[in-house]
Order: sequence, then C-alpha cells, then structure tokens
Amino acid sequence: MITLDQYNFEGKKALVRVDFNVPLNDKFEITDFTRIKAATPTIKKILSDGGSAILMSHLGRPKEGPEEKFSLKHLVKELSERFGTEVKFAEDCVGQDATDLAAGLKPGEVLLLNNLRFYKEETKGDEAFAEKLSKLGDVYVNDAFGTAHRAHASTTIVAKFFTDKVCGYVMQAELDNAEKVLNNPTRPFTAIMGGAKVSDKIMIIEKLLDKVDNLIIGGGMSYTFSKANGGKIGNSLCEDDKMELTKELVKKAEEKGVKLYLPIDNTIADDFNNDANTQIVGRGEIPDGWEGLDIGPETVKLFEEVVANSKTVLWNGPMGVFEFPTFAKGTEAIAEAVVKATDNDGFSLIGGGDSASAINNLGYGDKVSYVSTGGGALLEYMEGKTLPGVAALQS
Ligand SMILES: Nc1ncnc2c1ncn2[C@@H]1O[C@H](COP(=O)(O)OP(=O)(O)O)[C@@H](O)[C@H]1O
Ligand SMILES: O=C(OP(=O)(O)O)[C@H](O)COP(=O)(O)O
Repeated sequence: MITLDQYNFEGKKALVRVDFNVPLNDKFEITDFTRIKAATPTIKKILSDGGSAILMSHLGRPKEGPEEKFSLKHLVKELSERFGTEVKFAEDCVGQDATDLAAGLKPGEVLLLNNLRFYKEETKGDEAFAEKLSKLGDVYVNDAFGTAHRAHASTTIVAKFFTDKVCGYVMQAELDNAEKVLNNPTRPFTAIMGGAKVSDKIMIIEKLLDKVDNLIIGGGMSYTFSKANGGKIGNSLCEDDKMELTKELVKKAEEKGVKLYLPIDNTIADDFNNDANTQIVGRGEIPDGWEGLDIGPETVKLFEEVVANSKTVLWNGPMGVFEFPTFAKGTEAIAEAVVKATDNDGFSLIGGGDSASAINNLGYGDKVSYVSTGGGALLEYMEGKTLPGVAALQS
C-alpha cells in the first residue's frame, strides 16, 4: 500500500475520499470537529507538495436526492480556515460544474464536492458513477477510515480507475493503532465494552475473548447479562433474544481464562430523564418501574482499579446515559481511569462516536493514546473482517 509520505503530489490533482460525516446542529453549525481536524494533515501534505485536492465525502444518510441539511456547503467556511485557502464548492458532485471546477484547480487549491449520497449510485457502488468521479483527479487518496467498511462507489469501486492509489494519514494511523491492540498488546490487556446494544457488539466481544485478559461490560448492554443470570432489571434496556448468547459468552470467558467484570451495583432512575428520582442498588435488584442508567459507586471502584492497572486498554461504549449529567459519573470515572493507565505507560484506544465524544467533552482527547474516527469501521476491523476501502488500496 502506498502511503502519503511515499508520494509526491507536485502538479497532481488528488481525488481524496474523506469522512466529513460530522454532526451539525439545527443552525447547520458543526458540533464536533474530530474528523475534520484528523484529515487536515493529509490535505496540507498534498497542497504543500504543490498538488491540488478534490475532496469528496458523504454527510448523513439522505433518502432521495439533495437536502439542505445534508449539504456539505455547511463545511466550506470551516475547511477554508483550517486549510488556509478558500475552498471552492461544487453543488453537484458529478456533472459539468464539478468537471470545470476540478479542471481549473491550480496547485495549492482545494475543491469540495457536494454530498456523494445525493446519488443512490454511491451506496450501490455503481461503476459508471465511480468512473465519473475518477475523471476529476489523477491520483486517488482514501483517508475515510470511518467509511472504509462500506463498499461504496467513492470508497472502493473508484480505486479501480486509478493507477496511483494512496493511503491517507488518518487511514494509516487508524490501521496502525488497531494493529497495536490486536497484535502483541502489552499485558494486562483490558477491553471495556458499553453502550446500548448487545447485538451490535456481540461479534467483537466474542473475538476479544481470544485477545484480552480482562473484559469489562457496563452500560445498557450489561442488563441483558444480569437478567440472563436471574437478576431483576426492572425497565432497564434488555435484549431478551440475546440472553442465551450472553450466557455462552460468560462460559467462553471462563474457559479461556478471561476475567469478566460486570457491574456489581447500579444507579437507577424512576424515569428516563436527568431529573428523575435515583437510588443505588446491587446487581440484579432493580425494582419494577425503575431502570438502570449508570454503573454504581462500588462498580466504579472495581472497574477503575482494573483499568488503571492495565497496559493496553480498548474502550468502546459509555457506562451509562452520559448525555444526562446525573448518569455520567460512571463514564467520567472510566475515562479518568483510562487516562491514568495511559500515564502509567499504557496504550489506550478509544472507538465509537459516543465514547469519543465523551472523552473529548471531558477534555481528555489528548490524554489517551488514540481516539479513533471510526465506529462501525473500527469494530469490523477488530472482528477480523477485511475492510473494502482498505482492500481497494492494496489491489
Ligand atoms: N443504561 C443505559 N440505558 C440506556 N441507554 C444507555 C445506557 N448506557 C448507555 N446507554 C446509551 O448508549 C448510547 C451509546 O451506545 P453506542 O452507540 O453503542 O456507543 P458508541 O457510539 O460509543 O459505540 C448512548 O446514547 C448512551 O446514552
Ligand atoms: O459515521 C460513520 O460511521 P459510525 O457511526 O460507525 O462512526 C461513517 O461516516 C459511516 O457512515 P454510515 O454508517 O452512514 O455509512
């Protein structure tokens, strides 16, 4: 795979697939800059070599054709400031306007194409659409790790129309950091899994049992484990059809000598809101009408100790409904413990949109080893799947 540093972009027009799928508020302002910040060094390298960049991305999941709220024009001002050059914009990602703007680009200039997903051909991986995109540049760069698990026109199919295909800095860093965790991690290796759904993460949990020394399970998914074990969970999140699976996971962990940690107490609420009445109860003791929204203080102590003494930590998924300050304590405490482990010569990798935003909002983004820009892509990579976006760069 050709890396960015191995390629000289002088006089070249680079067609760059980025993942600028960033959250916007109702005024169309960007509320999280992680992905833009991450891709900036790639763009700057192309420009400083004396090349120009044509950026293409999706934003959200538009259903049919163009929609104002999914237009990438909302990013133009921010990108211009970050790149130090006024970014041009093509309202339509293919067609005459895009062709003319791309053809007219001078070295050091940047063109942003509008949302690729305004065309259903993008997600369908349509060859003719990919070929149209390919005509805009003379070298292809893929830096969209967050979308590398999708075999879409711009992430995968387009690559076949180029002789020169280059792996961007974000893509490279993501793969390197995931590899550090997957291959020969320094021990003890602890994975912390949380968030809402067991079903989304069951495959990765199973895979991780072959790698980790400790597996911590918190957040919404822990109640399925608790109920399967005969506990009372009130109205807490639960996937009844996954209870058997959780029992198998517990058994497998035992067989493989992995220490599995589940919450020993929970902060519970009588309603799903920040101002609900709360109490702390032991595992499997949640009365009817109440639901578990965070791990409890004894669990915090237990998890903190395991995490702080680890040399490799992989964290995916919050410990509770951290969007409500009342139920953010568990997630905050775990974030602090991850920082402590990192300070103590450990390596920490944080994946998943919500976990990343929790870490960043707490101001710990620079205090952990690496915050991934990918959610689903990172998990699929960790499961051992070949990411189509990566494979396309290698062929
Ligand atoms: N006990 C809980 N009950 C309900 N929702 C929860 C609970 N714990 C965590 N969550 C929710 O899980 C969501 C994050 O899950 P997920 O998308 O799996 O994480 P990530 O994006 O980090 O992979 C958050 O919105 C959080 O509020
Ligand atoms: O935000 C993304 O993925 P993520 O929610 O798994 O982090 C990527 O931009 C992929 O978007 P998609 O899941 O609509 O293909």
